[in-house]
Parts: sequence; structure tokens; C-alpha cells
Amino acid sequence: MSGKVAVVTGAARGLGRAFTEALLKRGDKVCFCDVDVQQGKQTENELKKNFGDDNVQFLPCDVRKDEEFKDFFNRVIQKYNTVDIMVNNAGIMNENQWRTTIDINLTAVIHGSLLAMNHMKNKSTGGGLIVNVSSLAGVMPVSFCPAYTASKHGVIAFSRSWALHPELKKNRIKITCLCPSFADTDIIKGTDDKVHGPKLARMVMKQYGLMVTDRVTEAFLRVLDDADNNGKAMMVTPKIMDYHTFHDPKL
Ligand SMILES: NC(=O)c1ccc[n+]([C@@H]2O[C@H](COP(=O)([O-])OP(=O)(O)OC[C@H]3O[C@@H](n4cnc5c(N)ncnc54)[C@H](O)[C@@H]3O)[C@@H](O)[C@H]2O)c1
Ligand SMILES: CCCCC/C=C\C=C\[C@H](O)C/C=C\C/C=C\CCCC(=O)O
Repeated sequence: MSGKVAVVTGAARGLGRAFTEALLKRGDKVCFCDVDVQQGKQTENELKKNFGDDNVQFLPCDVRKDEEFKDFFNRVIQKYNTVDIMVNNAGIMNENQWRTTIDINLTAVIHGSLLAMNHMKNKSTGGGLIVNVSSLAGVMPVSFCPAYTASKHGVIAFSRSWALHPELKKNRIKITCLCPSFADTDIIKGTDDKVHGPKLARMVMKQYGLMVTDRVTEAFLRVLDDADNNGKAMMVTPKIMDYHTFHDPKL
């Protein structure tokens, strides 16, 4: 039994919900947020039935809103006294709303990581893990969703840069990324046909295959269990489950 306290953003459904369930199964306590309050409450009820009232809590929060996000994070600390694992998962894909895409997929991931770092370095027990959900689109170009792809590249660049910081090492804080290819969640359904070129997107998706969420959860748990995950990006596709090799210039 792990017995840690975890935060998962955007976990009313999809991968966030799957990560929440996986953490609860390990014996962690999880506080999750979402902008979709109705779905969040429904998920909370279902999870409480399976994992116990005290172990899981939903709080409404739009991670784009700085004060709301800060308040959500503080309320988790008030309830559980600590945060050991922060999963910045909330994300959208909508090339028509490219600013909002950057706000949620990148800016809020930066904010969530900083909230977690500030807490983790000040807590008496010290240490913690931040898992930032990027995408396979974080390590390669994707023609039908350039803004989404930029946001996911940004998540990896931010996480790898902080991972090098001596202050994180001193405080035993690790920061790592998860990079799934297509997985069967609602994000796949909610795309705007005009911008993405649905034919191309569907063709690419057919070529890559669609993973069940359990496969992504397996990769998530592998990252959690790996002591050597700092600054890494775990790719998960129907065929691959391995860290990406970065070719940084040797100056
Ligand atoms: N499903 C895939 O194919 C896939 C592949 C790679 C990466 N990802 C990433 O995984 C993450 C989860 O996506 P998913 O596939 O579960 O999609 P999803 O649409 O099923 O879930 C996303 C969740 O985030 C919530 N959310 C959106 N905006 C929010 C906000 N401003 N504040 C709080 N919550 C918000 C949504 O309400 C939803 O519950 C995203 O970051 C996505 O980019 C998904
Ligand atoms: C039919 C619409 C599909 C839209 C897909 C929606 C969301 C997907 C989000 C994932 O994060 C994307 C994951 C991986 C994309 C990576 C590679 C695609 C390769 C593109 C190419 O080969 O041109």
C-alpha cells in the first residue's frame, strides 16, 4: 500500500479518472478537480463507493483561473495536510481556440507544477513527484493540430528544464512527463472538423491505433514506480512503452 496523497487535474473522466482509480487502487488518497462539475460529482460518488468516502474528493476548479487553482491546491493541503504526487492532466484539443489550448495545456501545467514545487520544498517530510501529461505530440510534429503540439512540446521543455535544477534535487522533488499516442477518451470525439482536417486525423489515428485507457495507466504506474524518472518523457503507444531519447546538442 502506497499511502501517499495525490492531486489529479481534469479527472472527471478520461485519462485523469483512470489515473485517479489507479492511485486509489495502490492505496493513495486522491483529490481531483475538473471544470465539469456535474461529471466531477458523479465520478466522485462512484469512486467513493468503491474506495471509501475519506480517500477521494472532487473539488470544482478551472485550472485556467489562477486564484481558483491556488485555492483548490490549498484546500487539498487543508484536507490531507500534504501533497506527495501532483498530476497535471487537464487538457483540450481545439485549434480554433488556440489561446485557450495554450492556457490549459501549458500555462496551467506550469502553474500546477509551481504550486506543487513550492509546497513540496517547504513540507517537513520533503520530496514529491510531479507528473505532467504531455503527448506523443510533445516529441514530434503533428500537422493537424499545431497549437496542441506546441503546448505539449512546451510541457516537456518546462519539465525537463526544472528537472535539472539543483533546488529540486536538494528537496527530493522529481518532475516527469507522460506521452501517450491516441487513447480512447472523449478528447478524440470533441475535435473541430474544420481546423483539424478530420480525414487526415482519422487516417493518422487508424494508422497509429487507439489504445484503451488501461494501457496508458500501465505506463503511468511504471513512471510512478521508477526511481529514475526525473526529467524523462515516457512514451506510450500500442507498440511502445519506453522513455523518449532526447538528442540535446553537445556544446
Ligand atoms: N486521449 C488521448 O488520445 C490523449 C493522448 C495524449 C495525451 N492526452 C492528454 O491527456 C490529458 C487528458 O485527456 P483525455 O484524453 O482524458 O481527455 P478528456 O477530454 O476525456 O478529459 C479531459 C478532462 O479535462 C477537463 N478539463 C478541460 N479543461 C479544464 C480546465 N480548464 N480546468 C479543469 N479541467 C479541465 C475536462 O472537463 C475533462 O474532464 C490531456 O492533457 C490530453 O491532452 C490525451
Ligand atoms: C479524428 C480526430 C482525432 C483528433 C485527436 C484528438 C486528440 C489526440 C490527442 C493526442 O494527444 C494526440 C496523440 C498523438 C499524436 C501523435 C502523433 C500523430 C502523428 C501525426 C503524423 O504522423 O502526421
